[in-house]
Amino acid sequence: LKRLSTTPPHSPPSPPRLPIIGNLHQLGLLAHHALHSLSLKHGPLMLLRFGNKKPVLVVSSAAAAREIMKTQELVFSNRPRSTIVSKLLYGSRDVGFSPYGEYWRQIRSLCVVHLLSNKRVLSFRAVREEETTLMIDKIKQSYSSSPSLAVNLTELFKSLTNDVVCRVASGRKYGKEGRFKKLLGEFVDYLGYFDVGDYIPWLWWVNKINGLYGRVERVAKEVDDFIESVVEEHERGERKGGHEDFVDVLLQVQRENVASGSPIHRESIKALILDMFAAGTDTTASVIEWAMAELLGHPLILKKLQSEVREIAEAKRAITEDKLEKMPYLKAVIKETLRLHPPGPLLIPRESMRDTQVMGYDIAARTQVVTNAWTIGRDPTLWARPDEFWPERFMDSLVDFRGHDFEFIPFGAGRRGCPGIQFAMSVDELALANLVGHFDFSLPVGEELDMSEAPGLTVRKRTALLAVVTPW
Ligand code: HEM
Repeated sequence: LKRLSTTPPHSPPSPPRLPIIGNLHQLGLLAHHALHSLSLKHGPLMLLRFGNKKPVLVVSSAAAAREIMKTQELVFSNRPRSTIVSKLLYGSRDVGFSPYGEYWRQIRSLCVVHLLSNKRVLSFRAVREEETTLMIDKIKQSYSSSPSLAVNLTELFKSLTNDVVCRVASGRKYGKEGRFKKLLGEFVDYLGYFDVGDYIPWLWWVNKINGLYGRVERVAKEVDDFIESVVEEHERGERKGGHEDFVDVLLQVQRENVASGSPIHRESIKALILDMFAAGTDTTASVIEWAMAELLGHPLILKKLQSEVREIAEAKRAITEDKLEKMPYLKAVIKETLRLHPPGPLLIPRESMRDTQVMGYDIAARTQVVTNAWTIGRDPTLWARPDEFWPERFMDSLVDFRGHDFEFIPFGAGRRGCPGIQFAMSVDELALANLVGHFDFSLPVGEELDMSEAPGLTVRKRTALLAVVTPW
């Protein structure tokens, strides 16, 4: 990684030279901080070049993000090709990584209409409420057996979102077997890998020689065996009772499509299910984790949220989803968490489909675009007290994360924006309301709150969030 410059077209070539940023792998990890520092120096549009080959446009302002995701939405609706993703997701047959075109249009529509519509998300209300109640019961049990023992909230949030997505997608939980959870973790980690060969083509051999591709192929095979067995179980009708899950829905659509002469490939079904696991678990858990961490660091905000929730909750009983609409401060707390801690700070990369100009700069076809939503969410020209956790900013504001306000884009925007907003928010709001409604929280004695981030595709806390929890 050599050089980065913001060179207006036709200006004399005097790009500032930058220090080499560690090894290449790091760029795929905590890169939002490195890119943030660079953007402070070089401005909201920067062009990175890897070995003078693949250009990467880094976008760090709301105005530039609007240009990419709205004004020139069509030009920038492609995703860059990734060898690792291709190995993991059946040649990128999923929604998130498939190239823009007719196939993506069909699979996205399948996802939006059949899996993630508001109606479908509502149909899983009982799953969310049951799993949230289980989490609350686990905390209560821990308190009964050892009141002063700190509870590992991070683990609980991971299990909650994993179990909800497992039940919604495939009808049952796979948590107990452990192996699937671990495998899914490896799978998601590899999705976030920076693959040098994708950027510097003559280095294509590096990851073959160092064994990375071999390891990725092994995980891909194991994940496929697992998902295949889930689909077969559904086909044999062995699943008992319960709600219609994503696999049921997709197999039903497949039967209808076979009848109408346009079958869906089996690998597309498996890729789509894997997308739901990969996109839906860590991201959703990350929001609850950061929200609770911020609340522990801001006791007055926690108190205010508890007052709102407890006033609406009926006599310490489980808070059900119908109550959430009456909790504007809860929603403001979640928005503020997403502003400061977007789970995917660099979103998912886009790629330009033809030569174009962005804010006066020439951008070549096949330029990769990385949008730093983390920097945009903290832009002092757009946000008062930008680094402060201050949910009140959203109380009388119409600013929302649905892709219309470019200063706040944790879910991206436009035709490639996240279709899972409703899904994620219904899990997060219910979990947070129940947590703060049922318990008081404090940090373990002598512990300081560690707000540092761990590297990864989804940014989680570096250390587990521990708290001493007392029932209300
Ligand atoms: C807080 C939780 C979540 C966050 C912050 C998040 C964020 C994102 C972002 C930034 C993108 C890329 C958007 C763009 O390129 O403009 C995306 C895409 C996507 N998300 Fe989410 N997501 C979350 C939860 C979910 C959930 C729960 C699901 C499904 C169950 C989901 C499914 C997807 C899919 C399928 C795409 C790819 C869309 C496409 O390329 O057409 N996400 N998400």
